[in-house]
Amino acid sequence: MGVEQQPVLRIEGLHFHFDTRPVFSDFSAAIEPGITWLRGANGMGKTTLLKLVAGTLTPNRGSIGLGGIDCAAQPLAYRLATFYCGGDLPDLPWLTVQEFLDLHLALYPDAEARQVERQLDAFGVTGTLEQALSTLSLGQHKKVQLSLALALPVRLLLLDEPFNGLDAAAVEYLRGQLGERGARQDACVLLTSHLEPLVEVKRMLDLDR
Ligand SMILES: Nc1ncnc2c1ncn2[C@@H]1O[C@H](COP(=O)(O)OP(=O)(O)OP(=O)(O)O)[C@@H](O)[C@H]1O
Repeated sequence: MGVEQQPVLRIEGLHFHFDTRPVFSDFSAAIEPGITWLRGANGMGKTTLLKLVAGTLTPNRGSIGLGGIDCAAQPLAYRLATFYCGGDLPDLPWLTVQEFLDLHLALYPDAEARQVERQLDAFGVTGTLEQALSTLSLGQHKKVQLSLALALPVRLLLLDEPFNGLDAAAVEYLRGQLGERGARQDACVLLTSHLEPLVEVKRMLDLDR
């Protein structure tokens, strides 16, 4: 299958369990460009689904593909097209913010450093570049991750509670950025939020149903 101009995230027959705890059993969904709100009660599997779609967890069965690129069969191409922005500290918390950003810029060869700088500036966290990641506040950490998320040339953004922990100015800025991205036909955004998201969404994927 060729690469789709308007990428659709296709999840088919997904099964996933942690040890003995089943989380997904024959779950399927098709997610089109624009913003999709992934909702569900605590523990229903929202973060797990984002990590499966990001390729950081592996399904026990089923397939995940984005715009004709299969996550399991073409892992490098798939990962270049996606970015997961969660709440966890990365595995290397002693890295400085600059080192963390450089690492990602190396992983995404089409990314432009000046786009990341522009986002860091807009979020007001340029001053943290020499700090270790482990020393950032919750909100600063979120802003650094969002700066990357918004700057990378990916077709699928996976955002876990993107507005949590942000100050009012950052919430406004993020609303504007996501609003623009949500209008694009070449990009999908899947975001979780317990409350109604502060940005217009095209559709909802409800894990409670
Ligand atoms: N590493 C893990 N090992 C075992 N079970 C896990 C692990 N991570 C999550 N779970 C379990 O998997 C289920 C789904 O968790 P997940 O974090 O995806 O839910 P969620 O919908 O994002 O919840 P919340 O709204 O509370 O953030 C829960 O029952 C949780 O206890």
